Amino acid sequence: MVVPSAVGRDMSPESLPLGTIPMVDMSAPSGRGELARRLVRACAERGFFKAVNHGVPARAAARLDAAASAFFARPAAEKQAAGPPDPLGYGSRNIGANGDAGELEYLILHADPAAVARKATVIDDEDPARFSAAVNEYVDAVRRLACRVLDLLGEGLGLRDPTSFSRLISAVDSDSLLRINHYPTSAATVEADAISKSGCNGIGFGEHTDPQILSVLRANDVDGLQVLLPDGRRGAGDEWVPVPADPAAFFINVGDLLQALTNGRLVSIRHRVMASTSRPRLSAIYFAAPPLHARIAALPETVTAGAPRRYRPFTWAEYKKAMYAHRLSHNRLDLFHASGEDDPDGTNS
Ligand SMILES: C=C1C[C@]23C[C@@]1(O)CC[C@H]2[C@@]12CC[C@H](O)[C@@](C)(C(=O)O1)[C@H]2[C@@H]3C(=O)O
Ligand SMILES: O=C(O)CCC(=O)C(=O)O
Ligand SMILES: [Fe+2]
Repeated sequence: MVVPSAVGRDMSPESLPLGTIPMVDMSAPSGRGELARRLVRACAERGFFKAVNHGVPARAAARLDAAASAFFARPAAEKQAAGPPDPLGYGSRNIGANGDAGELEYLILHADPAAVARKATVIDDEDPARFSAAVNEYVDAVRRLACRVLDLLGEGLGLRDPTSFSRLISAVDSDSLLRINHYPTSAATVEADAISKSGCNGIGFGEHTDPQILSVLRANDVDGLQVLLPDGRRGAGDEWVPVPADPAAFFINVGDLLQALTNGRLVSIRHRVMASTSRPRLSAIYFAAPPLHARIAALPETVTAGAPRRYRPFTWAEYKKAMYAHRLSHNRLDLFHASGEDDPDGTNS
């Protein structure tokens, strides 16, 4: 059952009302320490929050939207030139390589400016530099926001080095991505029989957790995003809660790696997108990731007698291999459970 939408007012330090989505004012009206505590509570109890007064210029978002909309408005054959998603590039309906499908088309770009420039030549053949500039400006701004959130989380968690998380995503060889999703109106794009053949059944983007460290999402004014509350894992009492659209805000969620780095203290939340029947939804998600060789292990401060190590150490490359081998809805972190017998890639490595 879907419960009524609920986005809380800026959180009081005392409570997070059940079923609500925390809202955090990033301008820190109550001071940095209080902001850090609020972020930790939001990411520990929900794994998800709405960030307002975030400091990302509206102009950067508008430029990205314009560049993305121009691309998605091109004829299908021209868009296919930027695909297939291998896993980067243009894709339509198919998500990943393991049989998942959704009512959307998308672009997945590596966030590195050199990679953006290479892909821009097929995305905007008239003026690739214009496309690259829009993406680079946007990525720069959202990376800064992600680093700020991660540093505050490091402080709020009392880490010896509060920059431990942000250093991973700001490394020059970070593996971060930008994904731009376009959900056309169901009626306008897909014949009824095509919908049933595709198996999408009203799902824009099926339920999943994001594998990386932190995801920073912005969308236009069309609803569709839902989060599984209260704890982001399947089980009795969890409910899909709609997240009302707000193009002026960012929606930020904890990824699997941040859950592993904090030994489960911060939770990677399950979310999905329902297909729109009225207007097209356009969203852009920055997936902040470490370099491929980065070793992901719970930080010592998060491992205690009462909270023993939950996941075995792994590299991001190892995690990615397991992630691409599984379906969208798979609980990938379970494959790396410290006491688990599972062998994520079947090699007993
Ligand atoms: C089915 C899949 C698509 C995905 C790779 C995967 O095998 C499992 C994780 C999926 C996901 C979800 C969050 C992001 O949108 C994404 C880019 C990512 O890093 O993991 C997608 C992957 C994808 O679409 O390639
Ligand atoms: O498009 C959206 O609003 C969210 C999609 C999503 O969760 C993803 O791409 O990982
Ligand atoms: Fe996601």
